[in-house]
Amino acid sequence: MRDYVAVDIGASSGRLVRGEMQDGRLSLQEIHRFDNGFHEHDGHCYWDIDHLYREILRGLQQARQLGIERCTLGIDTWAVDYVLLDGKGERIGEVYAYRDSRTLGAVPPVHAVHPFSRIYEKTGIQHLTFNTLYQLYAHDRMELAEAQDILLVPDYLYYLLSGRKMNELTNASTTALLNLKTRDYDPDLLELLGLPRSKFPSLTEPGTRLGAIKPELAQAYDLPECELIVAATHDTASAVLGVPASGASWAYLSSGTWSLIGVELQTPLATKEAMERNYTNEWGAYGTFRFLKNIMGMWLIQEVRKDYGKQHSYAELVKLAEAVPPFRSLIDSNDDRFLNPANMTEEIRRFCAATDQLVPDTPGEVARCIFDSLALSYDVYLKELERLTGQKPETLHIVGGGANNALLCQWTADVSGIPVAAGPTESTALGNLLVQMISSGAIRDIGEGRELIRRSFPIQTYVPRGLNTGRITEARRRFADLLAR
Ligand SMILES: Nc1ncnc2c1ncn2[C@@H]1O[C@H](COP(=O)(O)OP(=O)(O)OP(=O)(O)O)[C@@H](O)[C@H]1O
Ligand SMILES: C[C@H](O)[C@H](O)[C@@H](O)C(=O)CO
Ligand SMILES: [Mg+2]
Repeated sequence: MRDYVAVDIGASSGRLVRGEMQDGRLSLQEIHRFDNGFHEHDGHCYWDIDHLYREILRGLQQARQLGIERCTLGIDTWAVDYVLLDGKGERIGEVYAYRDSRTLGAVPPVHAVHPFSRIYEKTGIQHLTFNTLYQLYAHDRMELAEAQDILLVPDYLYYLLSGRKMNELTNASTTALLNLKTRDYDPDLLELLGLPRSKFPSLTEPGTRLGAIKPELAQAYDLPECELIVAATHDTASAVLGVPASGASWAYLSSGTWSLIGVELQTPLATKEAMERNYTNEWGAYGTFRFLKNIMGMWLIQEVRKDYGKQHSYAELVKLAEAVPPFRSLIDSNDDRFLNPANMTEEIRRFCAATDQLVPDTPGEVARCIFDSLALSYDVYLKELERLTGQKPETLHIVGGGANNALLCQWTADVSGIPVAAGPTESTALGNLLVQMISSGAIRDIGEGRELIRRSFPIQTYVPRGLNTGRITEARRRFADLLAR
């Protein structure tokens, strides 16, 4: 029996998951789960990358204790953030978190040299103020000059385990530095940053076999014999691979800290309208493109939950929201004010007051405002996706932790009129495992992998209920006014 282990680290939590084939089905076993999150000090936001590395080692030790002697291993994390290595292969400084405000000052000077329209024509990547392009522009020049290598976060974690440097391409595309035509780093953008191409390791395809964990590490920590396989190391790329879709006309919503809503394309769609509506062409595995839009998703409720001292579970917040009449208060969840406010609950209240709406008071009212606004956002962007791509999705696959939010899944079906297929929650880890299984020859391709997920995991379907469309139409109108303000 072969064992496959996925390390999936999102912005809010990380997990090691074992995948095993049993009677023609794929079973998942959570080996280890740990918290993630950035911390603020000296006026900046940083990830605790040493904590994440320790947790991976701890999870692998637990895998060994579970009897896993030999396995393949893949790693995926959130996007855009990076690590600098000096000439001795040691990390330089801390790892900035993308919600750090340092990049706000970088956008105007970058666009003074390369207007966003030119950057988009080159890269097809949406404008996010925290794209690696802007982060590197804002980075201390001395540190950049001292760096011999620039690795993205999951590349660095592979490096710590194996000693090998690589730059996995699905995640590299989120830097907004890769040229769609040459499929390599764009020389004009590197010149703007004053960085030679040599500072970035070679672009590497998901499925590449990277070799074993360093023997001294495996021995020191009593780890299983792992063969490292390069996953689709951008967590959203893995999440999309793990979507249990069949047929041609489907859309996905990777619903976690972010809501990433989009479709899988075989060629990029970097048109003027796609740029104006800020859609991205992140590179997928196996030559695909993830044409999607970032929506500030469960980050909103995560922060509200923290504002209330985490006294409510997410399930309890959903229950409280269910008791509140819908559509009383709405927000534009993609408003920059929600990127990293000191207090999300207060920021939501201020937004509602400033837009002459009922100000949500209780945790249930705030949660309802968030979920109603997200459902309306999904509806708006699903209709935009159809217009931009000419494809009308017959099903919206909601994967990730948000698939557990029955209220929002049903509401999304009701508002958009598109059936929702919710699950698996751990689609990211599953997509990570599928790449390992394809690379190991256990399955032929991603089509077979998605079919395997379909028959191995429950999918909850939410059908549009044809509710009082007058109320939904009125809410849509109010929401459109908010987006246009
Ligand atoms: N039982 C539940 N009921 C309602 N919502 C839930 C439930 N469980 C999880 N969630 C939602 O899922 C979110 C976490 O999703 P997920 O686990 O996919 O994120 P992550 O992988 O930790 O982070 P990232 O999105 O950065 O990958 C939570 O913020 C919460 O809103
Ligand atoms: C910052 C990125 O847009 C973000 O990480 C998103 O792409 C993602 O990966 C969500 O998990
Ligand atoms: Mg995740």
